Amino acid sequence: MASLQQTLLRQISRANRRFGLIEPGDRIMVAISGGKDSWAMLHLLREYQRVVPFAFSCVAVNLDQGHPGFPVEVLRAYLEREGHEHRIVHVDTYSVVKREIPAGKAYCSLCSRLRRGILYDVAVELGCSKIALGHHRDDLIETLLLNQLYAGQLKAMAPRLRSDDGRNTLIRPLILCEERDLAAFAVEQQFPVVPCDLCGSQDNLRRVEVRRLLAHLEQTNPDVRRSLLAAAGNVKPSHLLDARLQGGEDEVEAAGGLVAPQMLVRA
Ligand SMILES: Nc1ncnc2c1ncn2[C@@H]1O[C@H](COP(=O)(O)OP(=O)(O)OP(=O)(O)O)[C@@H](O)[C@H]1O
Repeated sequence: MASLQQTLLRQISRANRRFGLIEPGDRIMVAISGGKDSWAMLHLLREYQRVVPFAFSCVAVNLDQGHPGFPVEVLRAYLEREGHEHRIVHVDTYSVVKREIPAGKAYCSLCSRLRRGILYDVAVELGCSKIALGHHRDDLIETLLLNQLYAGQLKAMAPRLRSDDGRNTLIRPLILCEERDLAAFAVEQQFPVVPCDLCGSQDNLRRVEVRRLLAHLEQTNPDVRRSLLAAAGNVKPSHLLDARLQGGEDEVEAAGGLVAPQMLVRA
């Protein structure tokens, strides 16, 4: 039986063949949160370097956002011990988020927006051609459902994307990997996993609800996640209601007047 590492590497390889994520000569900034997925990504990309017939390099970057108790020395010690080229950047976005977000509301959206801007700058500074993020298959599936159920959009997560400011290319090498495999791999490899609740913010409640819905559906059909992943790669534009695909223009008109609450607020 294939080892977990072989399974995960095969999925990275398939994603790479399908979406052209990693190319000869790339210098990739591997964004490390300290969570299980980005540790796995860093480890697997190094293994991947050994098996592909071309050269690319990686530099691990962690942004220490100033969350109280963030064990930055644990990350540093692991990166040094494993001999990964790395950079740890300190910017206290935590104080900004605490100041701007009312008590009781989730910090995640502003926190990640601020983080993204800083990481884009660091990638340019380090001369990196790409930024690798540790999102996986289950992040994609949940996002696909969240966007449909709450944002009136048929949209998931791109495996490869030019950043909004045009300076960076984001890649998601784990996009075909299952979260449970990554979790098991993190335990197997004893990565120094840091929890993501240091800021005291709660998990996005809608995401929790979508996970619950998926778990419920899986009780009667264990293949629902696989089907949703397949759906994201099997689009039939002629059977949707987006008039822009037939030459129309307006976003609301495109949706045939079927507009989610958030879209109405924005309109
Ligand atoms: N502080 C950070 N510094 C660098 N990269 C980060 C940081 N936080 C998140 N990222 C990147 O963004 C990706 C998605 O972030 P998110 O917060 O959803 O992940 P997570 O669940 O906390 O951690 P992980 O995905 O590593 O398990 C991470 O996989 C990582 O690549």
